[in-house]
Amino acid sequence: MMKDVNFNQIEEAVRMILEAVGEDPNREGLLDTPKRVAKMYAEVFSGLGKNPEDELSALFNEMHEEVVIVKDIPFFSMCEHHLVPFYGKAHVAYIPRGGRVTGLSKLARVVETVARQPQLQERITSTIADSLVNKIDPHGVAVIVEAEHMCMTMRGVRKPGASTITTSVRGIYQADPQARAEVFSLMRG
Ligand SMILES: Nc1nc2c(ncn2[C@@H]2O[C@H](COP(=O)(O)OP(=O)(O)OP(=O)(O)O)[C@@H](O)[C@H]2O)c(=O)[nH]1
Ligand SMILES: [Zn+2]
Repeated sequence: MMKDVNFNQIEEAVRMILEAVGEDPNREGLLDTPKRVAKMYAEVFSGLGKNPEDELSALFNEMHEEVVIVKDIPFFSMCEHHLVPFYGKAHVAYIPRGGRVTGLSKLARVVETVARQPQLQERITSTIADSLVNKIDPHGVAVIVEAEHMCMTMRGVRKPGASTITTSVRGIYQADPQARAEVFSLMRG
């Protein structure tokens, strides 16, 4: 179930912010801005109220019990501390169990749903891994997320180019260091 976004409330809030920073929300260039911002938030937070596990709908009965990796999945999210973007790439790997193979695009859809809400990079990473575990119970899951946080580039500590890497591993990749090293090298290669 998707949550309803209250467009009027966002518009009102944006007008208040513009006023508060000393702008005139009634000047011509800003007249439609609250509306545009409301639309923008509805889009970038469209993952709110959705269960990412529901994205893993397409299941194919295919006996492939070896790793499947979709890498370089681009994503955009909003850091929940500053509400500015962080963005980068997610790499998702899993070893299907019992013939439960999911559609490749569904892995990217999980990333999308998880990213489109106020987030932390760590939580994006672990939620992707847990969604796969809960829905298709694979032998193992490994997720790597690499991102640049605009709250560290355009403001604050101001370190453009600094990138943050987070990982989550489940199942065999948690238990077996060699399997983990192997999948990480495939994912990052
Ligand atoms: N762990 C984690 N931290 C994040 C993420 N996104 C932003 N942050 C950090 O959240 C922290 C918030 O720190 P605060 O001291 O409360 O806020 P602040 O005064 O704006 O901090 P500065 O960014 O250092 O100016 C900062 O260190 C950010 O870099 C994230 O995805 N994961
Ligand atoms: Zn931040």
